[in-house]
Amino acid sequence: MDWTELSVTTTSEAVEAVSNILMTHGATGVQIDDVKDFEKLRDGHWEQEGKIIDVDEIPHQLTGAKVSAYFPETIFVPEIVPEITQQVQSLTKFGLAVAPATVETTAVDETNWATAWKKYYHPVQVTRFLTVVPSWEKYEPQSSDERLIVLDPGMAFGTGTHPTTRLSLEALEMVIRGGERLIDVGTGSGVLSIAAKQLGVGDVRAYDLDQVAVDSAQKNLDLNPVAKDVKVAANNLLTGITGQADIIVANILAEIIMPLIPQAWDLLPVHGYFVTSGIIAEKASDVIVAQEHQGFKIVQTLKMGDWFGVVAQKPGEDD
Ligand SMILES: C[S@@+](CC[C@H](N)C(=O)[O-])C[C@H]1O[C@@H](n2cnc3c(N)ncnc32)[C@H](O)[C@@H]1O
Repeated sequence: MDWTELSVTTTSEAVEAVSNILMTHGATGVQIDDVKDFEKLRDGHWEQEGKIIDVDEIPHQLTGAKVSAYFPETIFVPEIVPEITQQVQSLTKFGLAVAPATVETTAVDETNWATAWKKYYHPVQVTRFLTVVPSWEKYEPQSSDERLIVLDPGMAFGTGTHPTTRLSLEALEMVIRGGERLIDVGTGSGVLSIAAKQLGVGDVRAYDLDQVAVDSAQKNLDLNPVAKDVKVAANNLLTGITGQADIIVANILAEIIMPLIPQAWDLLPVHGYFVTSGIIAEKASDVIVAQEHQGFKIVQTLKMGDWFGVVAQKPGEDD
């Protein structure tokens, strides 16, 4: 897959706000090169793969900060550049210095993307309670409520930062009470299964059509002791799967959600939840209508940028 890197050169104080703007436009993740981080490191030392590294040998910003984001080929970046530029510049209205606020784009091939990603992928708080931590970073929760998802996403989808994953995580936080049985369809890196366990789900089964994803998910489950009893296997949607689940979650394209709707209905008990994400704006009403047609009650629709998530529930007799 081809990727586009979009970089905004700005000030250290605007880093978070600029990152948010890039994420809401569908960036898969952001990398931050902030002179302040290097100033902090200069007093100590930086260790990578057992070797002490001289901070000054690492190419970095000499002033301010550069926030770079990677966009998959499904997003036509030239189209969103004017809007991003305008939104970054308007941060001054909130008292943030953003200058020079220059926006540049470059094409990146898959090999470079994988390497760059690993180099710059840092812990990211993805919801109120969940923080994704790359497996090669040391990170301690900042509060007693913060739960960690340790990941090495490799080539599987699911770094935790994509809007469709974040919508799924938000929805899971809404419906999970603790002790449920959950099925994760299209698990990718396993991020949602690990999150579910961290949020108190009892039993989790995870499936993916792609063996690369299954292997990646297993590796990530092994990195998270809380998820050690999650079972992951290759499977096409829920075909041939038996045994009820109180929550079924799927972050897959709308076209693939359609055949999953009747399968999910059959495995959910009354009041069970069907959480779907990965739905582009133009397809949201088709997915909602199909779920209602099946008999589901739509509890909530969630939106981030151009992406939609839907929380549906199998109603009881009295609903
Ligand atoms: C958008 S990724 C979601 C990954 C992860 N669950 C997340 O939320 O970040 C969709 C995943 O669904 C898988 N997938 C696509 N079609 C599928 C199918 N028919 N059955 C099972 N998995 C499928 C893909 O291989 C991919 O890993």
